[in-house]
Amino acid sequence: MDSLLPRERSEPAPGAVHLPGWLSLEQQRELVVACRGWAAGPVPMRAASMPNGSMMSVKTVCLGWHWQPYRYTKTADDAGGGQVAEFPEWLAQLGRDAVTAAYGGTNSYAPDAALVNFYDDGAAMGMHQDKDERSPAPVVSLSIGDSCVFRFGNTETRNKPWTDLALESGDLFVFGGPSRFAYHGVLKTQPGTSDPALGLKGRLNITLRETGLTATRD
Ligand SMILES: O=C(O)CCC(=O)C(=O)O
Ligand SMILES: [Fe+2]
Repeated sequence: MDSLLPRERSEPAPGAVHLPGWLSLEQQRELVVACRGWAAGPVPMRAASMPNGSMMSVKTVCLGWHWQPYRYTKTADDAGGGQVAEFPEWLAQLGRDAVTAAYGGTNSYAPDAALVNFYDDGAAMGMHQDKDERSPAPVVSLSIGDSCVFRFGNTETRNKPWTDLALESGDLFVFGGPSRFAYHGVLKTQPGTSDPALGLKGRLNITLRETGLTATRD
């Protein structure tokens, strides 16, 4: 949604940077098309099952490494067993550009896994840490489509202190350094706020990560 006042860059915690409207509309449209392709296979987009048997309300497809609560594998053992799609170099470059936009300077960020999350009306994600990676490299988060209320907390507990912020279409959020393992979650999306020009109903979020894992030979 277009705000009356420009939304400003903010740093809700040390190492956590929100850059509103970082992606152009054209980049967002291209990412929607790419996500449609990834959602179609070779591994289907699916709601992951939690260890307690409940299903996430968010649907996910992965690139580079397949994630399921709480591990990474090269094959989608809980989603048909197929080989996870390749992580494209252009997406790694977008990740490096994002890290530069957040922290300045140059970087050698080399993300090798992406989680493509789709939120339909009513989907949400509870407070959690992204901690299945064996690398301290930042997480890059790109949001497209419906706005959401994103909660960014602290590294100690899933409770306060936290900051609630709106992630809107095109927004970049990077969390690294002292905030890399901070709890965070999506309280709710705001259905119907997606720009019709995107051709997307709902919300997409793409997180890029360095797993720090090495693939074993088949
Ligand atoms: O959808 C978001 O903004 C956050 C997604 C997330 O935290 C995750 O995939 O681990
Ligand atoms: Fe996360």
